[in-house]
Amino acid sequence: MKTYNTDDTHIIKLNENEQDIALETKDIHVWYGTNEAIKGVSLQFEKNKITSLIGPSGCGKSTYLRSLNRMNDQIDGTKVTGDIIYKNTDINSSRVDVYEMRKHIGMVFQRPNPFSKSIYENITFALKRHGQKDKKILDEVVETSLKQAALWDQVKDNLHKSALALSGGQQQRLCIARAIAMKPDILLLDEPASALDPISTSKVEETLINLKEDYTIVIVTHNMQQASRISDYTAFFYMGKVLEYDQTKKIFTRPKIQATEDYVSGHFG
Ligand SMILES: Nc1ncnc2c1ncn2[C@@H]1O[C@H](COP(=O)(O)OP(=O)(O)OP(=O)(O)O)[C@@H](O)[C@H]1O
Repeated sequence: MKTYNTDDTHIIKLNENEQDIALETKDIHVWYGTNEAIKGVSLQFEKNKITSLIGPSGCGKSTYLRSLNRMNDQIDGTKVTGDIIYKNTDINSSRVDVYEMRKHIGMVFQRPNPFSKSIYENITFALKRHGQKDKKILDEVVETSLKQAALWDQVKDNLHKSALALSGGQQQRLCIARAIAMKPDILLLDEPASALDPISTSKVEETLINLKEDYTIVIVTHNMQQASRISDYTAFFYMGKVLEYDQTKKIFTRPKIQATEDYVSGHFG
């Protein structure tokens, strides 16, 4: 297979105005034991925008995404270096309260993973663990989160039924509702629609487009149409590096790097 020069990069700096940047990584490296999976990634994520992370299998997209809210901490033998700046704080520092930080930077995984509990309890679980006991507030959060995830109309009469009785697409939107119940600033999604049928996929996509009014979204996707439909910015990963980062329409119509062009036009990956 053809290989590409990973020193050849085109990475835009988004904005001089720091107010518009929700999250920034500076020279992130991730090792699994001796395997360096991420080799110095520096990116900025703009507030209230959707950024897609694309690239061939094994290039490090999920590893990088997981580093953004310290999910790699849970994997033995993993080391992450570099800065992850959120609200002027390096959240990659050992001094950061990771549990608290994840209230602000939430994650939705590839396979819908609702708890084996009711719809209502799925959404209120984390809030209760953080000490919220007021039923009126909990009820309000359930309604708002389900509305934002475009699920309220379908489940409002069955809130105390098991979440596991929902369809796959509904379960994934419940997982999005569960993540936004904590009112994070940033939502990280790792291929949230890859296990879903096309109708559920388009509902999840619509949900994400609506959510960007309130949230900054970073999404890993293998689906090129999805990246071009929903995202404002796209980062092309290759062998642990970002080779190109630009507005999505430029990545898909006028990429500057040959590897990006070959990947988005389906020549490899
Ligand atoms: N938990 C882990 N332990 C050890 N190595 C891992 C782990 N997760 C990923 N890796 C390795 O890190 C590298 C990047 O994997 P990663 O899953 O981040 O890539 P990806 O681009 O998300 O791939 P895919 O598109 O197939 O999901 C690969 O070499 C992979 O084998």
